[in-house]
Amino acid sequence: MKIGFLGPQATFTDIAVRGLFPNETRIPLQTIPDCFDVLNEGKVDLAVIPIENALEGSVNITLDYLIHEAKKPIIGEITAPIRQHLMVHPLHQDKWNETTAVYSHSHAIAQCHKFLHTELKGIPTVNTTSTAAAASYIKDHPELKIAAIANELAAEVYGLAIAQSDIHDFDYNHTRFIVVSKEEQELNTDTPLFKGHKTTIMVTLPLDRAGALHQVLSAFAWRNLNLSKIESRPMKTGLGNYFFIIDVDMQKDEVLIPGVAAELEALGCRVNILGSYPYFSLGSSEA
Ligand SMILES: O=C(O)C(=O)C[C@]1(C(=O)O)C=C[C@@H](O)C=C1
Repeated sequence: MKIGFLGPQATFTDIAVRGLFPNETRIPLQTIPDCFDVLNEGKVDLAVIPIENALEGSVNITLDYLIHEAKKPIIGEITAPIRQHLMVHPLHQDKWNETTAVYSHSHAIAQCHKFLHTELKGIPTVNTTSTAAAASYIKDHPELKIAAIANELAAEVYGLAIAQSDIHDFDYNHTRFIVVSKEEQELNTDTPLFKGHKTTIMVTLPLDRAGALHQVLSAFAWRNLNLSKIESRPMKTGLGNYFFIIDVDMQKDEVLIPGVAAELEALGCRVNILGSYPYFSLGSSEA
């Protein structure tokens, strides 16, 4: 199986892919939209894409592509611990605090805000397409006194020296990645990484109905359905027009989920089930 992911080698997404699919062919891509594109074009079977970080919240580009551009099912989810380290070219190992710029993915920079504010105050940050892309850039520019925020595997792969470890602001730092598929298929759950099932539903509210969100939530509540997440995103059709993405803590069944969908449709909502899938955990991030 070919699996597209946000590359290059040694991103956190790569670590998530290696964790759940150790024997498959990994295809690194430059951006999240590229991952969706290759999936739509049938060049890969699956794509693994970051969707939410415990410190920074949702990866909006992923949500937007899921809703507006890609109509592919989510068939799995991987949660992985995230440990961020500051790394430099080995030539500058002892002079990391003379760094003139810190390169990384915007989410990684945000996860280390307190560290950057106290230890490298005023030093500019530069956004890269991924943490590993930053590490690769540092490797290619030994003449510059610059640093990257990335993971341990990236330090190893790109031959960098970790100057400061575990610089993320809070110990509990995890990211959720979704597995999106060219076609419906079931992932193997016969692994200790398997933790349970969930269903992701997109709901668009009718525009002119008072209390609509309350009614939507009631449809889940009286059926005793546990929601693990509710998130709103703009529909991009006008100010104030939003849709909701709701994660229900159960596998799609024959009764409860179809019952919710029918009730919401009767209220004038548009309902779209984005996937019903197993979720997996790669462990804990505590250092
Ligand atoms: O840049 C990476 O290494 C990624 O895999 C992307 C990403 C993200 O989009 O949030 C994934 C996990 C971390 O939260 C930081 C960056």
